[in-house]
Amino acid sequence: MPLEEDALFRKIRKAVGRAIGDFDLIQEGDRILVGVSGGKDSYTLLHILDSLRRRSPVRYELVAATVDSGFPGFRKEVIARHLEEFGFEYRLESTNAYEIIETRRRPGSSYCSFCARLRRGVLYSLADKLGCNKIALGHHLDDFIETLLLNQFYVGSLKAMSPKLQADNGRHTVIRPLVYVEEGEIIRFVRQHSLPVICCACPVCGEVDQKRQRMKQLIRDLRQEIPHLKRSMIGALGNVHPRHLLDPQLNDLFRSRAS
Ligand SMILES: Nc1ncnc2c1ncn2[C@@H]1O[C@H](COP(=O)(O)OP(=O)(O)OP(=O)(O)O)[C@@H](O)[C@H]1O
Repeated sequence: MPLEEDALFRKIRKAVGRAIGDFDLIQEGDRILVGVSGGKDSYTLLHILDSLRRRSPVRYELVAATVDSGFPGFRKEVIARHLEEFGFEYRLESTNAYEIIETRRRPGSSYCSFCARLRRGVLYSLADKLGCNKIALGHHLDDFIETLLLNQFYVGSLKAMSPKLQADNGRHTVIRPLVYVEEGEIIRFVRQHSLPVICCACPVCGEVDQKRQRMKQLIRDLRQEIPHLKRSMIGALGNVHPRHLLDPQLNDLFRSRAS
């Protein structure tokens, strides 16, 4: 039985529907692997995509998949029980990522980014095994704008994330349908529907990277003065004026288009 579709559910579903339309995220015949970590974002993503699927004239399939990185204490059975209860097609993939991270990670390097890289590889090969042409991830609006600021402030590049990205292997497309959904809405959604959120049980589980934390705080502070700040920032990512930037490669691009 699907979740009760209250006002917040409908609001999130509408935002996801808009993203699917704006970025052409889903087509007839797609078989989409939805990465479910047991965290709030991916549970929300799965339930919303499922609701849209039931109402959509475009036929597509969903397969939920969890990568078990092998951290002791990861309560994978909680995820399996929930997905079974809702009748989702589900695959749990066990890996020895924990061991690899412990032995190969360079001291001082980020635990999460190493873990995420390993996980991405597993998700791609899982998509092949399960006959999925797309992989849906639960990144939301706040992830996009925080990443934009992180890259500007700490890396010196003008870059966020893509809602739709062709993987380097050319076989899979990664989609991020929650691009227009704010984190606060997801937190309320998960609470309202009592979704069984668990953490990955890694040594830094639940800790938000300090730089990202700083960006969150900055956005929170600025929102006191500029209430529509988040909408404006996500809008800015879709309203780029390349000729008013400084990248010489962009100038080359314009010159070659003009000639
Ligand atoms: N162990 C996993 N198995 C399958 N997919 C995963 C796993 N971990 C993360 N993902 C996918 O990658 C996305 C981004 O992962 P990240 O680690 O940044 O988690 P997050 O932003 O806290 O999201 P969530 O709340 O879903 O855990 C998740 O939303 C999910 O779709």
